[in-house]
Amino acid sequence: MASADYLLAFSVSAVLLAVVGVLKRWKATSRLPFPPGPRPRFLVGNLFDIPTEMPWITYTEWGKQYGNIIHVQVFGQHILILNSIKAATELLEKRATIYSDRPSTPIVSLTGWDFSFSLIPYSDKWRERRRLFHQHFRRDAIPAYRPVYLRKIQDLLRGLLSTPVDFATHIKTLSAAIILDTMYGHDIKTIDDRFVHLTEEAGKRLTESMLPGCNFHKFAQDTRDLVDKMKNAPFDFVKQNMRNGSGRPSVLRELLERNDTHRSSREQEEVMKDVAGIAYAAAVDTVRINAHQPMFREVFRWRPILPFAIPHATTDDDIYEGYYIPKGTTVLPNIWAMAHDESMYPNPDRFDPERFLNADGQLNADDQILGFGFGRRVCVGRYAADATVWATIVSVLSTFDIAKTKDETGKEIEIEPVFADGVVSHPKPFQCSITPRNNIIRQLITNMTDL
Ligand code: HEM
Repeated sequence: MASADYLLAFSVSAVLLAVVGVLKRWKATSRLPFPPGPRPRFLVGNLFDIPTEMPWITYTEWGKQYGNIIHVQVFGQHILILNSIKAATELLEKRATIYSDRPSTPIVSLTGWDFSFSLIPYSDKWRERRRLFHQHFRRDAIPAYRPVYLRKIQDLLRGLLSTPVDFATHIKTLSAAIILDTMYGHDIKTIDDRFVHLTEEAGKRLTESMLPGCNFHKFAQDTRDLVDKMKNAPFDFVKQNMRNGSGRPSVLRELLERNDTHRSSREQEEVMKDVAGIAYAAAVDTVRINAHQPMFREVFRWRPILPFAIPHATTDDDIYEGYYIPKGTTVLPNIWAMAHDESMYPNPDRFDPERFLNADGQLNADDQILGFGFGRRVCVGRYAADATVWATIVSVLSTFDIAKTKDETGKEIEIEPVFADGVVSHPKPFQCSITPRNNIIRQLITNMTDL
């Protein structure tokens, strides 16, 4: 009986404390303003203020008027834009416990893309997949993949030598080839590969599904089927190889062989399938870079591939610099604005690797690659990306001369650095001349045998 009384007293005080806590927070937060931003309209909020093209540039401009943290609303959904490294660090890193969620987008689960832990909520499901992924892509795991990187870079050099005009395809093939080999032991020589097609198509559909359109249910179902195929086809390929005693070593093979968890192996296999699938989906569509040289830092700074990283979301109410940030707010780190901050990077649109050098020619201390995002959701493939690009740039620049092409009159054709709009910002097609530096190099590449 006594213990029942204690239990009752304990429960009542716990409830009271919770109510007082909520009231206190309500009182504290309800008096506080949202961060500054354009004035919302009735019901639609700032819907018509948000540009459909390259919004990061508009938000950078807004920063001059409203400051480094900007608040907008669309149909009651709060959106916070972070234009400074300081705000991104304070919130996404120092307060990571409440800033590591992703905005909930029903379309992601309807199309089957919720297998990808880059898009799912901050949860045990995310934690488990991220941990497993990290084990195989952490900094000290990368040297083991170097032979694959080098073999694939040799393919790139051969491609550049035989059909230099197709350089964009060769580079795209390189990133797909590296991840398919690392993850599944699948060796591709051209981009014309069934696994690559599946990923590209599934990715395209995810983007299309964000646009309004008719017959949505069929579209979502078809995309779901495609995403399933994208995950299953290379997975089944590895299992089949294992059964036949054939195939090459790969991360997935290692995971399957080491399937030593206490859970049923089917459930565990699903996790592995998701983890392998995300690496593959993330890598097929991005071009990657590294941090140890001024040129790498500048490429990343000058045109960030994901100008908003991947949006974060809050899991609790918060107060920052006297402003109220409600639970469930979508948070956009505006990497573009941070990387184009004139006080840090004078003349920010100019491509100038030397801005990362001190007067004595040594690298300066500005080594944070903003392009990989922030906090607990920071890109988990960054070391792999880093290593690949380093090896690629060094290999290409030491063997080829790259220059502008010339017209019939011999005049150089200028290259306009135009980037496609979208979640991933790719350069639009352009021409350039790529020729081996001399005949010895030409012969070396022609006669190169696989490592
Ligand atoms: C230059 C190449 C790359 C860039 C610029 C890049 C950038 C990013 C960014 C900005 C994010 C979001 C970070 C955030 O939410 O704050 C991210 C997440 C992620 N990236 Fe990368 N990435 C690259 C290459 C790769 C590669 C090669 C892989 C796989 C091998 C990969 C796997 C992932 C995954 C799985 C996530 C989700 C992390 C999570 O939500 O916990 N990325 N990446």
